[in-house]
Amino acid sequence: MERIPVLNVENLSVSFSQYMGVFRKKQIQTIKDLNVRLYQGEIVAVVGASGSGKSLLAHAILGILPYNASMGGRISYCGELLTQERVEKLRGKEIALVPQNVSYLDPLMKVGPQIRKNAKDKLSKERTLNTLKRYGLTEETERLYPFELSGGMARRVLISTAVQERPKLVIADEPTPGLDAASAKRVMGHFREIADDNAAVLLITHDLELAIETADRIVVFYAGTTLEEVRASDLAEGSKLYHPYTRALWQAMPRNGMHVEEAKL
Ligand SMILES: Nc1ncnc2c1ncn2[C@@H]1O[C@H](COP(=O)(O)OP(=O)(O)OP(=O)(O)O)[C@@H](O)[C@H]1O
Ligand code: NI
Repeated sequence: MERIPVLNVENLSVSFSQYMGVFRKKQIQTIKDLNVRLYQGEIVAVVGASGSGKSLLAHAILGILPYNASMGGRISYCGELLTQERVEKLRGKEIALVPQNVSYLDPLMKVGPQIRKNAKDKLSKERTLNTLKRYGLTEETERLYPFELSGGMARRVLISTAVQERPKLVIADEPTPGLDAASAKRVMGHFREIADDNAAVLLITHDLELAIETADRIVVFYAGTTLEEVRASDLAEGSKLYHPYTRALWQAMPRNGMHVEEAKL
């Protein structure tokens, strides 16, 4: 029996219409022929340069593309087409985003209510405290406003908010900027736990080293399209890399001597 992927993105394309002058409208294609598949219990990293369309992929899955974007291809969730209507029902529950930017937190809302999406029942409150504890945050964190949090705490609050409802699919868009190596590692450990809890995690990052350490599979993304998919263990050795861009990314990693010149393809 074939396993059904939690998420299956097939031939995704995203383009924007932009006005050139007053009357001429131009279509700019930013993502083309993108394929990603995720199964329960695994972490798949999408690695690519800035501007390659990683966040757009996340937003396409979550049904939050900007109004001037149009999308082609097919996204399915647990074997069924993920329509706009369906994703709106699942978003924030079965499908959760850990956003790229800490500014996604509501600055005027205390952490506790934010994590439980303003639910006031006892169970939700209890769950919030458990989640905080799980991520090494004290009970007092509940009563803090976002501006009172350090960078690392804010990141953990974003993750807490995402996992409160025990999602089956977590999309993490660059969850580690601003964190030191030890904190970044801890955050990655949290994603592994989430995956072990039978969720699928899509980890978006430009940090190949972090991806190798954390993910099961790595999808290399360049100029809006999938270049190659590799097992993290193969990438760690650097042996089975076919595409020159992937090889360049790999060579640019600190442990491989940072041959930056070659990475600037
Ligand atoms: N609303 C928009 N209108 C036109 N172009 C857009 C819009 N939003 C994004 N783009 C373009 O889409 C491309 C991909 O953007 P995206 O944010 O997905 O990149 P990214 O890979 O997440 O980069 P980063 O690593 O910097 O976060 C960019 O070149 C950007 O200019
Ligand atoms: Ni991005």
